[in-house]
Amino acid sequence: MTGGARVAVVTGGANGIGLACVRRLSDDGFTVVVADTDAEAGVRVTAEIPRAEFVACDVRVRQDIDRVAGTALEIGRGRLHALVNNAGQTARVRFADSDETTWRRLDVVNLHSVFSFTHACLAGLTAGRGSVVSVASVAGLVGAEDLSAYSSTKAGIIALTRSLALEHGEVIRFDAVCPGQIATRMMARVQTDDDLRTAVAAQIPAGRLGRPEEVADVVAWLLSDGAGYVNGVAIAVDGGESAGFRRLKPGVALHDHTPAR
Ligand SMILES: NC(=O)c1ccc[n+]([C@@H]2O[C@H](COP(=O)([O-])OP(=O)(O)OC[C@H]3O[C@@H](n4cnc5c(N)ncnc54)[C@H](O)[C@@H]3O)[C@@H](O)[C@H]2O)c1
Ligand SMILES: O=S(=O)(O)c1ccc(CO)cc1
Repeated sequence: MTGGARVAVVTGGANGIGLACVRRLSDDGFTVVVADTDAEAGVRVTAEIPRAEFVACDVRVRQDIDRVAGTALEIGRGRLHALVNNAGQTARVRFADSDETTWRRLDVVNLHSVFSFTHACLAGLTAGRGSVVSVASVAGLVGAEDLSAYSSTKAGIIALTRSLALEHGEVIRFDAVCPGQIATRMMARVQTDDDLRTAVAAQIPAGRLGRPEEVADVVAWLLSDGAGYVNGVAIAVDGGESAGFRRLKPGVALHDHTPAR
């Protein structure tokens, strides 16, 4: 890159995984435009993190998105170097009990926003030869019980990421990260209920929930020149949870072992 600030946009950057990405990208020298509905947390981000600028934005609203893209392009003088599509919401409900409102909310916040933000930033990303990382989920790689609407949006993000990598691969890289169970407020119940946390941890080879910073590390790497030949991938950041079946209990195999004769 020659001259000028390296500029990144992080959606949902006021809390959780997005906030960890903002901190990490600031450490890496980016000027970071933080787009979030949470103005209280956004003001703290601007005050505490060097080169971070908060712009109030609901990712469902195109005018808000255009304002964020405009701010970033002004800072980068027409060039944008990184976009992290991270804003997301969840809904835990049986498919039979789910309704239109829930499906539309998750579709618009989680998936349609990736289209809108990427579309609004495309010219700047082209000029800056930038990269995009979208935050999907392991629930988009496999299914997830009681999370059918959520997991569908995350699978959509992965498919969109791969399609864009094919269309723009000479200039812009598009990748996704697929976090497993990360200790943020989205996982508040798992963090406060000891029995639940123990049961969840037993499903994860790492034996614990992940930290937001562990996702941010992978996002920062994907945005870096070190990942310059990586494009169209969806990387699980899940302590091994999606690698396969686990034993039900320590020392108890899934199947009886019958030695071959
Ligand atoms: N925590 C996990 O275990 C986990 C696992 C897999 C994927 N994810 C994904 O990671 C991303 C971040 O989740 P998190 O765990 O940090 O959650 P979080 O609730 O801590 O943070 C989400 C942020 O997004 C913002 N946001 C929500 N709706 C918005 C909207 N309409 N417009 C603008 N901002 C909005 C919130 O204000 C918040 O700052 C989400 O896409 C989520 O689906 C999380
Ligand atoms: O809605 S939640 O049950 O809290 C939930 C579970 C898993 C994930 C992984 O993306 C997100 C939300």
